[in-house]
Amino acid sequence: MFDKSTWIKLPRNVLQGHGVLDDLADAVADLYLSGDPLLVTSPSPERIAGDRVRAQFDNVATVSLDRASFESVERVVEVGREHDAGYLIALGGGKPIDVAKMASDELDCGFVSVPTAASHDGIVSGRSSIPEGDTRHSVAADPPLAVVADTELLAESPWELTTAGCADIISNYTAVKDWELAHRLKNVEYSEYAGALSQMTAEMLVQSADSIKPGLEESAWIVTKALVSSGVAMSIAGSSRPASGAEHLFSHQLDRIAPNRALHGHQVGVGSILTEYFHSGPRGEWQDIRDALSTVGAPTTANELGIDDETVIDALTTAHEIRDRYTILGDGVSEDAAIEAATITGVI
Ligand SMILES: NC(=O)C1=CN([C@@H]2O[C@H](COP(=O)(O)OP(=O)(O)OC[C@H]3O[C@@H](n4cnc5c(N)ncnc54)[C@H](OP(=O)(O)O)[C@@H]3O)[C@@H](O)[C@H]2O)C=CC1
Ligand SMILES: O=C(CO)COP(=O)(O)O
Ligand SMILES: [Zn+2]
Repeated sequence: MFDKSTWIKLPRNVLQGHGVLDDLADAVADLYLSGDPLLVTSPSPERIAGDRVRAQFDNVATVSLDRASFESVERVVEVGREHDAGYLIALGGGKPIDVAKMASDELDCGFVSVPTAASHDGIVSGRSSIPEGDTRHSVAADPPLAVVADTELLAESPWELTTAGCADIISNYTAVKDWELAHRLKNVEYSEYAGALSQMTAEMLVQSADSIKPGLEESAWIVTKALVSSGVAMSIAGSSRPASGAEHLFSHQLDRIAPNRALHGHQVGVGSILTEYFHSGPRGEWQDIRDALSTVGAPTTANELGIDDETVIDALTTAHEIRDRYTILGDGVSEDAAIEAATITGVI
């Protein structure tokens, strides 16, 4: 008997381009949602675009969050119930988008993602990452019903947020290699389609790397397109596997032992140089990854991340403990091997 089945959840409307923020209400109307929206945002996005969002709806409540936490999720759920919200609009970077993603799951309603930073592919995906104490929970949720990415707004955001988004995409190279490895060695389910899409997304971004420059709206266009495509790959896979391998484990471990030092995308980029070295050796493709990161202006060394060498080695030797996800790190790399990899690649 044929017993395969799949359920792929994708955003229904994706608007990307100059000034599309003003089409938000039209994009929402096209979803046939009922009820009023609750706007979930954080201080800077609220200041930059809160009024432009509210001007498009008759009755909209607002919650502004200082940080991503389970308390913030509960606060949004509470306000959502109080206002009988029909859906959530998440305006901002990963912080309000992740919180809205989780809260909409609890409220059993949809959410629309309006990114003001092209900082990582979580702005489009169905995964939420919420810090708690010295750890971080990566939770499966539904992806946004729609994404409205205004490139004019994104181009005006701090440049390092955009280079972080680029690096998150470049890291797809090693994430896919880890996924293929886990498939070969551990029989982990693998989707050729999601793997190819994720890899192609990284390749296309690298091919356009010379056009990714501060002050160019074209840059925001290229990066957002890649983030959407990477989010779709994760939706097809039904997991973050196409975009999260050992380089993400390394970054999650850095978040635990050296929190808030560097942006997620920048950490996974440096992680990708190191894990590519483990995949293909001293003459392997780690130099291509380093050069691509360097071309878009993302960090390639511990020093550029603002993290000391010992912490990088500590994170690299313990990253495999983060979660039950088989990668090139196997059951852990030795300190000597980690120091050699980080030294040869120039990370330390
Ligand atoms: N779901 C997933 O797969 C992933 C989720 N994450 C999560 O995402 C968060 C990190 O993402 P990130 O986007 O950096 O988070 P933030 O939402 O914290 O945004 C980063 C910073 O940029 C500011 N900002 C956002 N947009 C603009 C703008 N247009 N102009 C000026 N400043 C702006 C924010 O200001 P302010 O503080 O005032 O809001 C904040 O200080 C973490 O909570 C992390 O856990 C990370 C990776 C993957
Ligand atoms: O950051 C991600 C993909 O780029 C999400 O990955 P995680 O599942 O490791 O949180
Ligand atoms: Zn990521």
